[in-house]
Amino acid sequence: MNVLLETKGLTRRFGGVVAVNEVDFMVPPNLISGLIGPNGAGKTTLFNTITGMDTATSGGVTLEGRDITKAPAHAISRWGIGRTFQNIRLFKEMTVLENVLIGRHGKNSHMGSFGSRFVHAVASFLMIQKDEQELLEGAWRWLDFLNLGEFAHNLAKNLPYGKQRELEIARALATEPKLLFLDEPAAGMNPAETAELMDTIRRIRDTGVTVVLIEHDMKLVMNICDRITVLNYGRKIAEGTPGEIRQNEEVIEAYLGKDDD
Ligand SMILES: Nc1ncnc2c1ncn2[C@@H]1O[C@H](COP(=O)(O)OP(=O)(O)OP(=O)(O)O)[C@@H](O)[C@H]1O
Repeated sequence: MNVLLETKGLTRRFGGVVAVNEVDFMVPPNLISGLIGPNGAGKTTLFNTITGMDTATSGGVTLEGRDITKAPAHAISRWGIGRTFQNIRLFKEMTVLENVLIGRHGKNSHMGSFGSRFVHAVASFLMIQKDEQELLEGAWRWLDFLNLGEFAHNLAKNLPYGKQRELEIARALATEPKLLFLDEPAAGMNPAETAELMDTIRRIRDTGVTVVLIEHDMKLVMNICDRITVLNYGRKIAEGTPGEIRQNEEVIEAYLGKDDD
């Protein structure tokens, strides 16, 4: 099977707690992968160690064969991993468009080098003119993709909750990732918002972006994931298609329970 991202024996300890324990996790390209498990199973910690927001105690991570285990978050973002967070992290007093532009800005690293010398400054200025156009076009492309265009000039704080979550996704997509990690994207959404989100995530996958999501909404997970990995107490206990996971006794025992429909 093709591999986009892979962890080998990934481990993260916090004192006596082994939050992620020797996890081998493999993400195939162009699919939607789900990461599920009980509260405290280590899902977010696994995301954090992969994306460089936390450091693994041992083990390794590769992205397209490149070792990114010790790389800082900004480098990993540049190499093509975008993410959203469990708790909404928007600039609430800024507009929807500005929030997406911030995501996009990180992509154009020379934007920060507006220089000390005159010639360099002029060159940078011309570059910025060009970049501004590109920045705006990219931001609008993702706003339209997520049906947020009509809210572009509204303050982020005035968006309905479900739209705020989608704005976070737009901001992550504006970095043009090849791999997108979503941490509980449906948390707090009503059923209509969740249904729209499912459609959005499928459309993201269809653009060629690989998606990995953490989610407790089993209806969403079972509906849209091509593969599922299950963590329990930091360990991977199962991996497979939704059909396989649904019938896995250990997963039913640890997480799904007997009432799962
Ligand atoms: N910074 C930290 N310091 C100490 N312990 C931590 C830290 N971050 C996570 N943990 C512990 O690691 C374990 C895994 O937590 P983590 O948040 O990764 O689980 P999770 O599967 O994402 O849970 P949830 O579904 O509730 O979000 C928990 O026992 C948690 O208390």
